[in-house]
Amino acid sequence: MNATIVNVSTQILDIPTIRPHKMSVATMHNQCLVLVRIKTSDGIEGIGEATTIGGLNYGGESPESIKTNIDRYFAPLITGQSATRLASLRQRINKTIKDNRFAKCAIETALYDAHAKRLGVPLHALFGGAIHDEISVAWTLASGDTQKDIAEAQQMLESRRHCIFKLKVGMRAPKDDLQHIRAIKKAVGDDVSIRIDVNQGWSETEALRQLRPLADAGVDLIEQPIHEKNLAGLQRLTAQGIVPIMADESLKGTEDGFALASAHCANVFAIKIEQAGGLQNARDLIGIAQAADIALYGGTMLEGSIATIAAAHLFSTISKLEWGTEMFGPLLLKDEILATPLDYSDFTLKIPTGPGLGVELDEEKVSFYTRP
Ligand SMILES: O=C(O)C[C@H]1C=CC(=O)O1
Ligand SMILES: [Mn+2]
Repeated sequence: MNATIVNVSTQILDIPTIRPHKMSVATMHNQCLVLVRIKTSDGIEGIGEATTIGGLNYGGESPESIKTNIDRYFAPLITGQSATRLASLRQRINKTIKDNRFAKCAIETALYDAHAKRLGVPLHALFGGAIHDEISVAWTLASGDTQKDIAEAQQMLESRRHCIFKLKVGMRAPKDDLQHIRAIKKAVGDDVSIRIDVNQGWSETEALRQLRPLADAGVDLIEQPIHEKNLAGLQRLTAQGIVPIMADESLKGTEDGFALASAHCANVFAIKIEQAGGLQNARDLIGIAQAADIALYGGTMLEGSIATIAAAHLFSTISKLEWGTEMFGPLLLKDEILATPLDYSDFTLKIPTGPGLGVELDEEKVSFYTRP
């Protein structure tokens, strides 16, 4: 088994969303998927994917920078190298390329997909094998309109697709956000978990003032209420013990994870494979959380089917994801690029059983959405 990498190629797909997705950082009308294909000398093709949120609104990488940097820097660096030595490829990339976590994630996903296909096993086998055949999936209500969000939640509950909802807040005045949250909670009832994501939209003082009213409104979890760099502030909010605090944007890799865990700046970590810099880094971050008794949540960068299922494979190997996942990205898109869509049913996403990621691209759809 000594296959080498013979080709790395990228393409950007622009796919409209089913409705505007309104967050404090951006309103999305479409999502750009950067697809990465890695071909190896034994005739295998591995697929990876990177997304960002609203171009450069969320972080330092854009779909265009990811494509350019993969074409110009990653591809020549790994072409000709052994495709089976994943750890050594990772070391080679990290030695030469700083940052670029989203691009690294897409490349690593394609390499894992190819290697698992080569071994004839599902990707999760490379992380010790699935413990769970399905993972729970929350939905984000972010239409920007309370009544529309309520109708959407009710439809999700009736169709048994989602029974956990994350509300995007932080763009309206805090008192208006509270009204919005209360109305949704009242409509869906006590058995439905409501969490909020502020995407750093509040100052620490605003966040402090919101904790008690949010607890009274029935909010179960507050995600990234304040600036990602204000770790001491996150620590103070967590120490209040009023509503659990989840870190998202603050968690950009294992060093951040260690800093947050050692000072207990959060009760929960949102694990995102892209933000972590790839599947292996995300696994390392999970280990840090577990050692520090910090609970886990499977987060998304509003990814398409490829990155979503890659993350799901990893999450299926984790004994306890106390807060479930939000691997709903493909459902926010108007169209499907897989030959067979991912299986979302009974409030869960099923983990595929075929080799590699266990999914197949619909190449006609991929060509249709590829940016010229
Ligand atoms: O968590 C984020 O900040 C980004 C993303 C995840 C779900 C969603 O609606 O937005
Ligand atoms: Mn978030």
